[in-house]
Amino acid sequence: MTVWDDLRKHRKATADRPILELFENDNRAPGFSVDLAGLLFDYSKTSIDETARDLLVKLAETTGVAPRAEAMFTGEKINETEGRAVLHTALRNLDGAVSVDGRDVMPDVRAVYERMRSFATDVRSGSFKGQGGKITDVVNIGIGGSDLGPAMAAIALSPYADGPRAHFISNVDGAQAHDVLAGLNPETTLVIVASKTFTTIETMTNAETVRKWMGETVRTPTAQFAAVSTALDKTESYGIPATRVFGFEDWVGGRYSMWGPIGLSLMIAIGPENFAGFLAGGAAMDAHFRAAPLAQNMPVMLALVGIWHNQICDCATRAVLPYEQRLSRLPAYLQQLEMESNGKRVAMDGSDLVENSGPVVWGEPGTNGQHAFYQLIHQGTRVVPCEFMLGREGHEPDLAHQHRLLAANCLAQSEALLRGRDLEAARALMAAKGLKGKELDRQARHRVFPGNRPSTTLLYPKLTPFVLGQIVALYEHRVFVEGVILGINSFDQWGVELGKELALALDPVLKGEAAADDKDGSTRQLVAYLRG
Ligand SMILES: O=P(O)(O)OC[C@H]1O[C@H](O)[C@H](O)[C@@H](O)[C@@H]1O
Repeated sequence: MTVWDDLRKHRKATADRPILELFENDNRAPGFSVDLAGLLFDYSKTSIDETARDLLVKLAETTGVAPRAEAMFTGEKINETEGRAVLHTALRNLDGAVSVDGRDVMPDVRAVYERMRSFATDVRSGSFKGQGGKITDVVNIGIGGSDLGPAMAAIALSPYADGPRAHFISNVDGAQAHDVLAGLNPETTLVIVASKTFTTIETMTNAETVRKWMGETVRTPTAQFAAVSTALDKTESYGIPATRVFGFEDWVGGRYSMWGPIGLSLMIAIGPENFAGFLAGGAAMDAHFRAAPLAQNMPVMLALVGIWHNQICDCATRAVLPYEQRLSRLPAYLQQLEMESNGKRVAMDGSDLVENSGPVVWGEPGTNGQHAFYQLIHQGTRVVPCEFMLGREGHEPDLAHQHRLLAANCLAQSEALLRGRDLEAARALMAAKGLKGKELDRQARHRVFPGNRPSTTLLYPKLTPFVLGQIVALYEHRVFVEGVILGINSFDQWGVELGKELALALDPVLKGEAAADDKDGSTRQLVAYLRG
């Protein structure tokens, strides 16, 4: 019997036990929570009991989560399909020491960080100018990992944004470039071309569009361009001088890269001090992840709850529900982090994955989602494990009553999912409204909530740069732990390649320069329609 078998056996034996019953033990809530430097992760509203937790922890032990994490932190090449180390953690631990291939990587990391700081300071103070004077706006052109992190964080940390306004262009759909540029003055705009490879077609196409737009007004557009990349030869041939190029190494994965130069637009918007706070939050989570025993380790327990729901309870999806409007882009950020990392059917060693791959991740901020898709979460036939997030305090003290209402809604949702409402209560409700007989029976059934639906809640003091750093690093390590347990390499993304190749081949077809003869009937029909 493997630990997986034991977990399934235990699940089967306890599947009918209501989660609510577990609360007969007074210590249930604190006992099934992880408390860490102001963060509280409560997973007590799940069906995980002590036996399940012991088995899950055993699973993390037997799959070697802790030694694998050490291998990551110490620069071993754990991204085996690309032969690379995985060291985004080095970007936020600037006093640390770590070597790759026998070379200390930290002097370069610190040097680039110092250059970022000084450039960000110059842009913010006005000593770096555009043709029309002080920079008022920064446009980050990038996609995927070169967009989602800073774009998500720029919204999350907007109360700290006292520098030039940050804008993001990612989509190859020219509508986005058009709409973003429409509000900007080219003479006071700084453009950051952010691409790890500096070959991504969307980014290079948008960079050309923006360069052309700027060139209509500004004498030397590239004088207002900076670049962030691992491909320094390509940034040079693009015409961006080395003083405004911020490099990083291939051991920083795209979706793990916001801590370094990819975060430049964020650093300019919120200032180097606040950016340092963000890094410190990430580093604090790293230190906890490295040192805490598995059962008291927040990323490990978040991952084990994920494994329990997805692989053991067969819930193919999870909803991330931040009760924090400024985390509106967090679900999109986590979609890339989680689904590009753990959406794989082949294990690290080339064999077929034995378990299901990572879940479908989605979500929206509360309370908006409540008025849209929570219906399905409460009464649909499928169970969707929910991950709530909420701060104790907002940034608007004069609107504290609204924050209280927000918090009440967040807690009410997890309570409703847990408790539900049975037929008897629904009938009493209908009877109080004066319904009788068959009509009462019929109406009451629609008002039953099955309850017993699992959720977790992550509470934090306030969405500061430090706390955002903690949260992002928490989720990064969660993805890592789930990947190790499933035997996946969480750091490659071969699954995005085929579509890119086919798009390149289809561009001339749509232009009418190549035939669609080798395409399937559907694609030929779509091409014919688009060609008009
Ligand atoms: O930063 P870039 O090299 O431009 O890559 C941007 C993005 O595109 C790729 O297709 C990958 O799916 C992402 O992981 C990556 O973040």
